[in-house]
Amino acid sequence: MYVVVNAAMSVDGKLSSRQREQIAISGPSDFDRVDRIRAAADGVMVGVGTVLADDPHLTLDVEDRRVHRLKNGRSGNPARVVADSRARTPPDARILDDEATTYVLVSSAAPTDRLEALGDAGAEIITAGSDQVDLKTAFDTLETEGVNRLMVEGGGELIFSLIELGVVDELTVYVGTKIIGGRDAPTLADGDGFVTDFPTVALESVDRMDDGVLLSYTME
Ligand SMILES: NC(=O)C1=CN([C@@H]2O[C@H](COP(=O)(O)OP(=O)(O)OC[C@H]3O[C@@H](n4cnc5c(N)ncnc54)[C@H](OP(=O)(O)O)[C@@H]3O)[C@@H](O)[C@H]2O)C=CC1
Ligand SMILES: Nc1nc(O)c(N)c(N[C@@H]2O[C@H](COP(=O)(O)O)[C@@H](O)[C@H]2O)n1
Repeated sequence: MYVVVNAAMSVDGKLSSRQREQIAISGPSDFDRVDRIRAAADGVMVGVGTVLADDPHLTLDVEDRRVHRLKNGRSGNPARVVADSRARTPPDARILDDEATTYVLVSSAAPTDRLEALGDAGAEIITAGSDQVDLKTAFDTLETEGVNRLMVEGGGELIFSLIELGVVDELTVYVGTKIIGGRDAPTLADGDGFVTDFPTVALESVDRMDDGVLLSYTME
């Protein structure tokens, strides 16, 4: 699977504030660029932390892009994917509406009643791992479902795990103009952090966009 991570961060590297509510870091050009990356993907993924904090929809904003996909024999919207070991995604979450297929990746620790509620809400459940979701195994299953190009939007816990696993191919980061601060605010890569063997990236391009800057990297 080809994995593209995209996120927007403040000047000081935060994805949101310590209150973890959604903050507009991107401007209109960057949101349009995000929509283009979504349109090229088979799936758009977030962690359950982002679902609980933002209740994102993860569909395309621009109708022409949906039409173009349909003309090419694809679904109008890419599939939505959530890493959610214990099935905490609320059954009335926006990602579970009928505008796209939604895969909820869970572990075998997920309670049966929550799995049933998610199934009733239309989720496709993929079980991988005993405690936390085993992302590599889950990605293999997603590939059998036709998800070969995956865009990951965050948050910091999920992005760290994917970098740690070595499955990220591209990383694009929009750096906006806000300074958010806060030791408990989410950053681009949270998790336990690296202490040796720091992963590195190759800088591919730097572009001014809106009032900020877009940094495009490939993982080394
Ligand atoms: N500025 C931006 O571009 C973006 C900002 N955000 C912001 O980020 C914040 C949310 O980020 P964050 O709290 O880090 O949450 P994440 O969205 O990264 O979700 C993390 C959760 O995913 C679940 N998960 C399941 N399997 C794994 C795994 N193998 N590795 C890691 N996580 C796994 C875990 O919950 P469990 O153990 O229950 O499975 C974990 O707590 C919000 O404030 C949101 O607004 C989010 C996206 C983009
Ligand atoms: N690219 C980007 N820029 C920002 O400024 C943001 N706040 C975010 N947040 C993420 O965007 C997604 C929202 O999706 P919908 O518009 O509801 O489809 C979600 O992943 C947010 O966390 N992204």
